[in-house]
Amino acid sequence: MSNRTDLPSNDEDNAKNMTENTELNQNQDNIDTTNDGINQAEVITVDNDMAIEEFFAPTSHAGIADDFKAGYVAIVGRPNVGKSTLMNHLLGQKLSITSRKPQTTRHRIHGILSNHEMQAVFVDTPGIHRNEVRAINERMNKAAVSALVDVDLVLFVVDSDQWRDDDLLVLQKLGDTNLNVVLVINKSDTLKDKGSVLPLIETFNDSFDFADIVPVSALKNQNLDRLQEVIASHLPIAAPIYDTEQITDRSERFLASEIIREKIMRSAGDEVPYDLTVQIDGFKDEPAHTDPKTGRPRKACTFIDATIYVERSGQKAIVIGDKGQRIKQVGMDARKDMEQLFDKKIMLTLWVKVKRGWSDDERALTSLGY
Ligand SMILES: Nc1nc2c(ncn2[C@@H]2O[C@H](COP(=O)(O)OP(=O)(O)OP(=O)(O)O)[C@@H](O)[C@H]2O)c(=O)[nH]1
Repeated sequence: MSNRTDLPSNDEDNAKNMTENTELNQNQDNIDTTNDGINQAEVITVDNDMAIEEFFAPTSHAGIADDFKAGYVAIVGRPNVGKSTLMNHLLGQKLSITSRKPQTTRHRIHGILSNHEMQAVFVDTPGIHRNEVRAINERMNKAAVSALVDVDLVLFVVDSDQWRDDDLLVLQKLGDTNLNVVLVINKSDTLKDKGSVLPLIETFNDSFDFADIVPVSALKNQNLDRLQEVIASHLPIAAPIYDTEQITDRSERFLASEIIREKIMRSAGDEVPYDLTVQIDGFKDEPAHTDPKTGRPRKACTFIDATIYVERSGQKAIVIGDKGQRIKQVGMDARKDMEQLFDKKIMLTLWVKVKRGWSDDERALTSLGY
């Protein structure tokens, strides 16, 4: 396997760009010893016995308390109040992308939080936007509203320091429903004077009958335990909806694309528009094997090929960066996050392409999975 380090090409339509795979060969001397000394037939017999035992086990939810709570929780609020950060920190994992730019969340993401007393399945909604001019915004709005159907609880998130009329606009939409709504006052770490949050509580309480009010700092993990208790108290008694070990129903492909997008948004800051998308072209798991050429053992690895679509060649240059530095860093950072989240070795190849007007084009949006 050779290291590919193609430098950016100036030919937009044939734009294949940077790759980041500098670490693939580093650990290949490690020999996979998982089955050493174990007789293969023994392994198969033990596997069979376990499968038979499992089949005849009384229920799949053995050990779950009778008063276990489970339900769907929507996280809503205007852009940039910290909805994704809140879900990520509640889960202790990175599932939803965050950046300092508003409107970074484009998809609904199910994150699953399970503990001994409850399972909360989170629906992370994009902000509800006033401006529906572009097709993509319209779809985001639809996703935000549809996320509210059939949920058991809504977490209405506001920024403790920067609340304004837009927040009340979101609240109005909730007023049309019979949902239980908890007011989550986020970013409380930014308040110099904690008392300054009182007028906020008063204003919001006047406009809505909240089930509970919980100030938190999602970023600093403050008061999130209390929030978990409040969530549990408002969920119905029910068996877990998903396996309690699972943290998301989103595919690894989707998570991979979100991670790459986050790294670009973080690195390029205001220089790239939020309507940049990442398509996963290839996602292939290769099991541990012996290299036929060298005879050396190779660890299991997942090969991910992704294309970053931008609208203009100027944006492409920004994403690639000077001498390809930015895209290289994006690739390295994204790979590290993926290896941590998926718990396996990743080989990531990134391409940057210009696709003009894609965010206005319904067909293109559909083909990209919106
Ligand atoms: N100081 C502070 N910053 C926070 C906190 N929670 C989130 N942030 C920051 O606020 C910014 C926006 O957070 P996101 O989680 O992306 O916000 P969002 O509501 O999901 O945004 P959209 O995807 O645009 O709807 C990021 O820079 C976060 O780091 C917090 O508790 N304290």
